[in-house]
Amino acid sequence: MKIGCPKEIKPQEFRVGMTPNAAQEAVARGHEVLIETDAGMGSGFDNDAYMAAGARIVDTAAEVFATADMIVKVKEPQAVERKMLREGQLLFTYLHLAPDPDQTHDLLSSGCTAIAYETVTDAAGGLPLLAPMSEVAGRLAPQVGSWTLQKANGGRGVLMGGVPGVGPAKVVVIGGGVVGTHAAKIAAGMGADVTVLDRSLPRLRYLDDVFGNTFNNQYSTAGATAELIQTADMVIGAVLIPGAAAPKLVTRAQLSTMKPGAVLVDVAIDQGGCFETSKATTHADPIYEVDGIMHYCVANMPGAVARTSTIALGNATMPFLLSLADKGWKQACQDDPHLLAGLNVHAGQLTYYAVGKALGIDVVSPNVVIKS
Ligand SMILES: NC(=O)C1=CN([C@@H]2O[C@H](COP(=O)(O)OP(=O)(O)OC[C@H]3O[C@@H](n4cnc5c(N)ncnc54)[C@H](O)[C@@H]3O)[C@@H](O)[C@H]2O)C=CC1
Ligand SMILES: CC(=O)C(=O)O
Ligand SMILES: [Mg+2]
Repeated sequence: MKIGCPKEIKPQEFRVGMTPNAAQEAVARGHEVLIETDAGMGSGFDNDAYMAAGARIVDTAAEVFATADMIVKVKEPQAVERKMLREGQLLFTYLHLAPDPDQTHDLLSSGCTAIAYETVTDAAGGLPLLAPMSEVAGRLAPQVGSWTLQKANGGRGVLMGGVPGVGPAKVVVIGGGVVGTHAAKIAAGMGADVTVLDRSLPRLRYLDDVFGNTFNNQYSTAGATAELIQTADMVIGAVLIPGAAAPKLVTRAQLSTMKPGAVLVDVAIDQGGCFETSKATTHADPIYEVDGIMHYCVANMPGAVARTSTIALGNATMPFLLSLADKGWKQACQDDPHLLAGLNVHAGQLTYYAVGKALGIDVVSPNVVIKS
């Protein structure tokens, strides 16, 4: 198979879809790998590293899209990339379609087959291709939140760990999955007083067993959230209902109940955000203020630490990528129901129910599509 990896073009996105190690494994199995020139530079992988792995460097994204059977990326295809996708081509990347009708319609009309990293599942009920980036974004959230809390950035001027004689910052994390757990660990490590809210009792039991008194946990209800945000210096949004638009858990009216200069970090922004006042921002211009409350809503947080993120993502995607290349998407998905869970679009049909529900589009079962 011809596997193509273009350079990411989302603003300030320095990750790349394939590492030289992944390219080398694909080449060793007889596949041809095309990398757009300088695609890996932002992650510290130069063209020579890919050529040493047996990949071919091509000059333009247009050539990658025109030649490859499978396109491997990190971020959802941008409008100019969507125009280059074609019928029968396989796209393997993050998509986050539920809050993105334009992208969804473009993918449907391209005729391509699109497998979304964020809905591929595993036997333990997890999301193995989302997890590494959730680990990164979770660990970054208290870091960027504490920067936003600084006075010069519009925050209330509170130090995470406090100092002797002055108490620490109060941090509330809504959602105790991968992002939430990593965010809580780092915030607690910085000395903050942390409470994690989740709707899953098994998850709360797990957090209690593993982390003991390192941070508090509480069952997530509208009432508990309303009470906790009033005293919070930082609220981190980390909820997920796989594939679906994020539920709005803090309303605009509630901002006036919070302390002026408190910070909302909405990591769930790639699924539309879990605060009513969230709108996606970029690394170039990451924060804004609404009703005295600072918001940080960068939809590609891991791009800030591109080298760590590219290697972590590549470790997780490689076995799936090799299976897709070796067998073709249909056989690979027939053999692995967890990979089939990643199928969002095929030949003009939407194949993921939560996306169809969010956007009001009819859905065809992926099980039907792979048998056609
Ligand atoms: N902005 C960025 O750069 C990045 C964003 N993300 C996003 O972060 C979000 C979270 O991802 P993960 O932690 O991997 O998901 P996860 O599935 O591991 O965790 C989500 C948690 O939210 C909980 N939850 C659902 N509804 C809730 C509610 N009403 N109240 C409290 N908890 C609730 C679930 O029980 C689950 O424990 C996703 O939208 C993901 O796409 C992930 C990586 C990077
Ligand atoms: C998960 C995701 O969208 C990201 O890493 O950018
Ligand atoms: Mg994202």
